[in-house]
Amino acid sequence: MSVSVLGSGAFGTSLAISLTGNGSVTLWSRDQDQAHHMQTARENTQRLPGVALPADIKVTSNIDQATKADVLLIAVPMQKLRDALQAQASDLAGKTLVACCKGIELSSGLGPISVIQQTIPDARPALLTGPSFADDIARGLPTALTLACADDSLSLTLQHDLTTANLRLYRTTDMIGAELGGALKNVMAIGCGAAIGAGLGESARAALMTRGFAEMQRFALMRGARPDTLMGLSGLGDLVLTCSSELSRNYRFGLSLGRNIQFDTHTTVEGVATARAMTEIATAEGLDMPISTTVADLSSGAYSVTEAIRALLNRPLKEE
Ligand SMILES: NC(=O)C1=CN([C@@H]2O[C@H](COP(=O)(O)OP(=O)(O)OC[C@H]3O[C@@H](n4cnc5c(N)ncnc54)[C@H](O)[C@@H]3O)[C@@H](O)[C@H]2O)C=CC1
Ligand SMILES: O=C(CO)COP(=O)(O)O
Repeated sequence: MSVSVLGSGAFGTSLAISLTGNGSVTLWSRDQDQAHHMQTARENTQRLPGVALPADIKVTSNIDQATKADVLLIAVPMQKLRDALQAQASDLAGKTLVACCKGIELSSGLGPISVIQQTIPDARPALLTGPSFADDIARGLPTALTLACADDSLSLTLQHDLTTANLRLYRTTDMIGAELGGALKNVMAIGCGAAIGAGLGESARAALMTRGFAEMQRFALMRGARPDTLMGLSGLGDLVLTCSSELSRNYRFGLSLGRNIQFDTHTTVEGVATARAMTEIATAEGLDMPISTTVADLSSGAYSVTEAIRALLNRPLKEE
């Protein structure tokens, strides 16, 4: 089996490192200078510093070379996915494309699988998602992920080809549920970070995680997800990880909101755009999503943390 990872950020690089024992692995960067630097330094100093790239990984900025592989993992931020696919559309036609991003596209309200289906209609799409920090994967720490794919036979092949000694893949055919769990947990992580950053305490975080999970389920079921998918790695599992660790960029962004300090604008924080997308869809569908709406307002600067908490606590009392 040969795999190429398109997108040499933290996650793409960590997956390439993890997959090296499974066959031929190519890591593609759109940036020729970055590819050259990684090839010679054997490290992604920009996005995954401190972890060596195994000698077997081929690093390239040549897309023709990268797209020769049997399986292509697409590891770019959600809001860049459509551009990335369109730019290479002819090379990607008919390929097995495994999206590795978490989010809802702001311009369309779609998740990664639907964006692949729209841009490369004859591709064979799948999604890799679940609780996993790039750093943990790259260091070979044990990690379990969900592989979502509607085609059973392709799913079995991918599960086999992408499982490694420390990366254990579970299959599901529920692509909607898997992509929404991964997208929506980032929104809740921003909210939890903001609560902790503002000194509101662990009880407030537990309340936000639980009520946030209720919103995730409501939203995902409305879009056709299966309830059990949300209870699995791609939903609850990733919610727990991301809302409770400072390794999460979404959580750290929330912390900075709570502490009222600047956050590096070059850092990928998927939950910001997804909170807006989610809020727009929920409003159109008449769905009650108070935490997501509040996170969207907090992230855009429309609300302070104090105003956000007051608004959430003053909502009408109801059954759980
Ligand atoms: N970092 C992590 O621990 C994890 C990240 N993810 C997901 O993986 C996705 C990517 O995240 P990271 O790799 O962490 O982000 P990152 O910010 O480290 O890297 C993003 C990469 O995408 C590339 N890129 C951006 N636009 C592009 C385009 N149009 N064409 C080609 N390449 C493009 C950038 O050059 C950069 O190398 C996100 O959706 C994230 O939620 C999922 C699990 C874990
Ligand atoms: O998705 C992740 C963990 O599963 C990574 O989270 P962040 O994007 O918040 O860093």
